[in-house]
Amino acid sequence: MPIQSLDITSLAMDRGGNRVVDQFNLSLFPGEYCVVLGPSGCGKSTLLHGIAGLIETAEGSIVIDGQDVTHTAARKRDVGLLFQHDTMYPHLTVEQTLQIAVRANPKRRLTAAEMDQRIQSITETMNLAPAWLPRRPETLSGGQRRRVAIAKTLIRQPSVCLLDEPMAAIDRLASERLLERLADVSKQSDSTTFVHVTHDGEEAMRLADQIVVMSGGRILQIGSPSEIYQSPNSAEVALALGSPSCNLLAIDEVLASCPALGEALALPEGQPNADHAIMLRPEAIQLVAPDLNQEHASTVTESGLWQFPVTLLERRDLGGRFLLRLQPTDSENSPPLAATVFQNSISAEVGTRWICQVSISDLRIVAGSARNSRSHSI
Ligand SMILES: Nc1ncnc2c1ncn2[C@@H]1O[C@H](COP(=O)(O)OP(=O)(O)OP(=O)(O)O)[C@@H](O)[C@H]1O
Repeated sequence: MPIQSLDITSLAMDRGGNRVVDQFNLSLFPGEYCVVLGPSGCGKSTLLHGIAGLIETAEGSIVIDGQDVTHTAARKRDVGLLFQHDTMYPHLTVEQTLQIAVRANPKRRLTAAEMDQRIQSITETMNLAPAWLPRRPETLSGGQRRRVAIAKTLIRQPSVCLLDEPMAAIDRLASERLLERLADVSKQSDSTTFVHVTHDGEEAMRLADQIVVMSGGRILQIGSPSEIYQSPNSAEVALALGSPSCNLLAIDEVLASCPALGEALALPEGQPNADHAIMLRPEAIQLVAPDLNQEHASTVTESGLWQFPVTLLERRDLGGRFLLRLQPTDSENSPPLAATVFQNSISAEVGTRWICQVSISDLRIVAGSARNSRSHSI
């Protein structure tokens, strides 16, 4: 079993006299790509600055490659940090910036030939044009500068590479390319461990081996992208991933229109239903047939499908698929549901009634009230 490259135990960190990271535990092996996902202000940057040694920890320990660095100076930690905002010297060229970054590695001094080879390699990996090397960072576009800043972080070949919102302020196409680059870099590197922070769930799904969902300084859940997406442990985690975001249904409202679902679902034992919700992803809903006689009621079929009638309130063309807003007709007080369906699979007109179906295996009970989550409007 290889030794963990990063092992954080019970970490707590304070800013401005307040605890902003608390009870944080994370263990990563060499080469793992971890994305910390959370809303603005939840403590993501503070966490990275703590790992890098730029802010003192209040409690807990940080171990890198088996060495406790909790109180080690930042320059002596084998860590690279990409700051949220560019921090490149304006008077240096891109090439000089990369050279200084390599020299900052305390592990080993490189010969001139090795240095050139390292710069050439990172230039290719991050797709930096050779013509940029003699230029100063301010003469590059925001997206180009961000790539140079990432190259500067990676070129040291640190044991732990910390990336703070690497896609910030980059247009969609440039960030698509950058995501691909980062995915390639992490696949090629089995010695560098990545911790990447973002509030973008799609970015997390695209890159991560492990996702840490964070809120208010604490970890809500850790797991692979599919674990977090398919089996979130709370409504808050469920809402962190997926676009459009998931539907959260009030259990008692659903059971009032379809009591048979109560037997099919593993309902929370010994706790009020109101403290939980049923999570339903928009792509799990299918429109199966028009409800021509308007007399179809909610049922559970023998093959494990929940079928229920809806009125189509709204339909939006997303290009290749439709986003629908559906009002359950036998639960009129429930908020509308969001569904995504392939464009060629429906011809439904707004205002018509349909029978929907969902596989019961796609329903998840999650902690948290459906009432506190926003209802869907498109
Ligand atoms: N220098 C500081 N002094 C006092 N409080 C601070 C300082 N820096 C950050 N904070 C507070 O610490 C908390 C966590 O901030 P942090 O920057 O780590 O969050 P974040 O998740 O990275 O946010 P964002 O996604 O907006 O960058 C916030 O409440 C913030 O206001």
